[in-house]
Amino acid sequence: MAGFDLVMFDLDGTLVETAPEILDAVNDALRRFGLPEVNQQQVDDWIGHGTLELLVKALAQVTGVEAAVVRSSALLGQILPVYNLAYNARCGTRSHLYPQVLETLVALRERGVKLAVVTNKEGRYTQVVLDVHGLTSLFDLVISGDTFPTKKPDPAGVAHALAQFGVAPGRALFVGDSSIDAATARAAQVPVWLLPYGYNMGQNVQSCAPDRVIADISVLLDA
Ligand SMILES: O=C(O)COP(=O)(O)O
Repeated sequence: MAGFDLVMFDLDGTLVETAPEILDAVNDALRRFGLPEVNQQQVDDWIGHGTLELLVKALAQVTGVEAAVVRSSALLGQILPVYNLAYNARCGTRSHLYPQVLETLVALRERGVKLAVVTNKEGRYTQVVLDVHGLTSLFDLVISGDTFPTKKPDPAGVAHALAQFGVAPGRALFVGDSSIDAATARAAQVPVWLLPYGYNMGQNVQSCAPDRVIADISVLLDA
């Protein structure tokens, strides 16, 4: 690829459609605690700040307690291990790679482009998603939401990837699906392309003013 030496990808909504099985895992956990279920639309709109934060939002919704209070509640501590088990059991059951993902990643690697994942998903969930979809060996670097003290839109993960591979921001690209990804890339002065099919909290990706909106990631092969 002439234009980029490093491409950083968001995970949920960019490489893998994960929302259906996240919904299943959340509802598995809620049911175990006798709580009402949430729906797919809610889960789609809560994706972006991490899988743990999504559980916090779900608990806030079904209990009527503010998210800030849920975050430090005993209930969260009790439900979290159940949710982790449920997520592990559900992972791969209703998630799938978006079209062209595998082929494009393989082709980029063959061209010598460095590939990274920069996701807000916590590492333990990131790993199962990458493993179950056969993606782990395709990435030179994986940065999860809990890798550093801050997560996207803080540019620390992107800055780390640039430094690790010695790539200038203008020779890198961030590919994502949300305003969080756009803000992260901008903060690191890296160009950003967005996909329209992911999770952007109900907003059109054009409103994030990306450098490009692309139909699928195979467009990278012509860049
Ligand atoms: O898990 C999330 O909420 C977000 O994950 P993403 O950063 O890969 O979109």
